[in-house]
Amino acid sequence: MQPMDLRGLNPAPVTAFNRDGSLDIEANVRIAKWLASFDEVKSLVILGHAGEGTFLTADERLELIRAYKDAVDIPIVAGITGEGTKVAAEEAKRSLDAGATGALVYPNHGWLRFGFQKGAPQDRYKAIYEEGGLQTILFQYPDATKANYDLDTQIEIAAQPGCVATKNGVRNMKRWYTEIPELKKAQPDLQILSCHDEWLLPTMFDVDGLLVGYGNIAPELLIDLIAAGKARDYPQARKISDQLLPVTQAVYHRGSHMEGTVALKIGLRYRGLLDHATIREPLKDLGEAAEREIEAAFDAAGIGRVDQAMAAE
Ligand SMILES: N[C@@H](CC=O)C(=O)O
Repeated sequence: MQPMDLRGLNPAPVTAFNRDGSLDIEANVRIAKWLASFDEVKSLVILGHAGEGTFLTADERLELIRAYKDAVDIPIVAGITGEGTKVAAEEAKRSLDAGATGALVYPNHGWLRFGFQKGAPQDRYKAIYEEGGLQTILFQYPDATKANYDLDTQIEIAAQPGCVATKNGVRNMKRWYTEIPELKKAQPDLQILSCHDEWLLPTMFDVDGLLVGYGNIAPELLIDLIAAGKARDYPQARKISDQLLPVTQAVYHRGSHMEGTVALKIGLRYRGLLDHATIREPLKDLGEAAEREIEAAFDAAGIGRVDQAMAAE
């Protein structure tokens, strides 16, 4: 297995729909090609939260993977969300056959409420790799949820064949500052990716890259932010973070992270990548005032329209 190189920006693209709610393959391909046109973009992580992955039918998910695979030359990572371990492994196998290389492995939904039995997460990752054939990304949910993995569980998953990276969204800096070094010590090759979209700055000095929905709307500045973090250049990282702040606030400091997905589409419309910001239920429109506020934030951050020629390619 040649492990995916995710050391850079790994955007989690939104899924574009037609106004009638059906999949808009042309618009999805446009976003995919634009993002993949940056050398520092290492993979595209589709069918995640930002991609409304669980709002798509099984057939639509595969159609989207195929479209991405045809459109770009970088690895496609699919969000794998099936509840049971066998179901998830089969979902992974179908995704592999459609063209995916990696799996962003979501926890079983029941664990969010009840917590998990010891060993169950390890077996889920094992099945997705061994039976499903996808390289896996260890998805660390926020500390506030019961689907959050203790350090031993993370280390054991990371040690399993096929696990190449962790997308860490723990949102507890006490844990981040102790667990990231321990993970690196135990598995030096494990690629560390932050997904703290709402406040990336404190995590930027410990990571190999980002795996973020934010990557949809501001890849240029996030690429610079990753570079500044790797150079341990705090003043530069802070400057970029400050420039992004109006957008961070308008998109991610909202009532709920779910609203962030809607806001991403409004941002992509502002940048000329989408004609409209159609979403699927259970997402809800944010309303005119919020849309203007989001657009004004892009303006304030100096993030403008993407060159039309590139967008149309
Ligand atoms: N950035 C969010 C949402 C993405 O999946 C996270 O922390 O998981």
